[in-house]
Amino acid sequence: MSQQYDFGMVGLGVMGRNFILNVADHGFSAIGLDTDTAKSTALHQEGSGKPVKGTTSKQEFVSSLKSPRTIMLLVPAGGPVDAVIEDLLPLLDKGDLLIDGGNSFYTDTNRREKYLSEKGIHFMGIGVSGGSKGARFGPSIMPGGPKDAYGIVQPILEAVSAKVNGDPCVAYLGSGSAGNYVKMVHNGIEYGLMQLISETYDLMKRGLGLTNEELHEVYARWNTQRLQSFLIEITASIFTTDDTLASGKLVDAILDRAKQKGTGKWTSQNAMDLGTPVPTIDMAVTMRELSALKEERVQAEKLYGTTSAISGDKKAIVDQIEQALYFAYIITYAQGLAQLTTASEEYKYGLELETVARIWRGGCIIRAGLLEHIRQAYSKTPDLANLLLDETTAKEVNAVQAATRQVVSYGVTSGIPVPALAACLSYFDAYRSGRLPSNLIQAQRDFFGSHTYERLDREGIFHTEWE
Ligand SMILES: NC(=O)C1=CN([C@@H]2O[C@H](COP(=O)(O)OP(=O)(O)OC[C@H]3O[C@@H](n4cnc5c(N)ncnc54)[C@H](OP(=O)(O)O)[C@@H]3O)[C@@H](O)[C@H]2O)C=CC1
Ligand SMILES: O=C(CO)[C@H](O)[C@H](O)COP(=O)(O)O
Repeated sequence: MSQQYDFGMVGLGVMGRNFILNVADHGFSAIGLDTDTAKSTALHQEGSGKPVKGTTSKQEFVSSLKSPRTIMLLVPAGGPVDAVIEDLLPLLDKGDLLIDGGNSFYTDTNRREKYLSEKGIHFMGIGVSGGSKGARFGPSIMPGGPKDAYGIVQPILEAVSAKVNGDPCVAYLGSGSAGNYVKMVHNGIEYGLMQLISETYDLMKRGLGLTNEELHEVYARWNTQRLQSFLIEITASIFTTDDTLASGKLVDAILDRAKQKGTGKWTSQNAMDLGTPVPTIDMAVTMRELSALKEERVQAEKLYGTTSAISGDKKAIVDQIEQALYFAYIITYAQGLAQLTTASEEYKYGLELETVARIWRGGCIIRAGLLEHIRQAYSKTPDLANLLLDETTAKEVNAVQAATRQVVSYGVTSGIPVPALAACLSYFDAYRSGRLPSNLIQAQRDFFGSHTYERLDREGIFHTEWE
């Protein structure tokens, strides 16, 4: 069989099918492999007229790729990635490149890279974001792994990625599992922003009684201003979508139980391991868990009653909510980026946060106008410990913090849960407190367990017999 294809894709589901068509659109010939005949045939039909082919034969797939082979996997994370690797391995040659484009856990990527490099096969973990449309027409791509291997696939990734002012939303991020790690934190931020938007929805729907049409107008307007972002854009659209199975808007018929596949939880768990606080992401994960307790929540509502309306000038309150959401967006990115800073040191990724912000400006789920300001902050100060220490950011935050306090108090007094907004505010208040009450915690620890403490006025480790 002649070696004719530039690129191979394993897994022709939501992401793989769209990504390979995107590759073919950019003039690279590509072959896709899936165990499901219907999917490989569908690719064949959908790709008609393009240099793309679908197959269920791994032998045909491998033997028709140009050497050294470039093969991307977009199969479910975990066992399926290992299964595909084991399946293909006997057919591969030294120097071939395998790329895992799924949401794989970063330690799995480290293990696979080591295993494959011992066999002479390059392996990269690459985060891909943008959902099905992004994969088809321009995702944000977060590559990590051996830098020389990146050179093999760089032209294809640059061609297929989203562009912002002509700048591709892809760049080599760092060694080992850097790509999958950055994608994991991207998803953690995604969870945080989604939870925050849902809290503003609750405040405006249950608190202010806004209709779906009014909610659409509010989010559509916000999307033309400083909150411009993909998640606000799709939120505006959601409120105009009719229910096709009953009357009314679809959003009102959807069960209020948010599912999750785990990347947000991994972000929180790893942040805890690294000792880097991401309370907004923690809270977003917690709220998905709480949403799952639907039956208990319905029972509890009967015992305790529910929310009361927020009274006041609706237009002014909506304006305050916009300010609070902008505040919370900044804080959420700040938390995720601070986690990346710590992780980069701990895992020796060598991340440049300006680059991360740059490639997140287009294509991905967390793309937002704000990311250009964030990029500029890290361009000015590459080793910025936290976005909140940037002076331009400080001016923005100071301008909206009073409204944020007001909005959190609306939630508290009306009984509308705003845990992520409150977490943003508390994180901010704690981060800007030169002195926290943690001295008391140290005293208590020393009191009951002789755990010792340090002093403000002199060096050393101290212990007191408190009683
Ligand atoms: N959906 C999204 O918006 C995004 C998903 N991702 C990540 O991308 C990865 C893929 O996701 P997605 O496309 O949504 O998943 P899908 O389930 O839609 O597609 C996965 C495909 O892989 C196929 N597959 C599984 N095992 C094998 C195998 N051994 N050989 C060949 N094909 C195989 C599946 O076939 P079959 O169904 O027959 O088993 C299926 O067609 C995941 O890691 C996901 O987390 C990343 C960004 C966004
Ligand atoms: O990676 C993605 C986008 O970038 C996925 O869409 C995301 O993983 C969805 O996650 P969950 O199902 O946990 O909400």
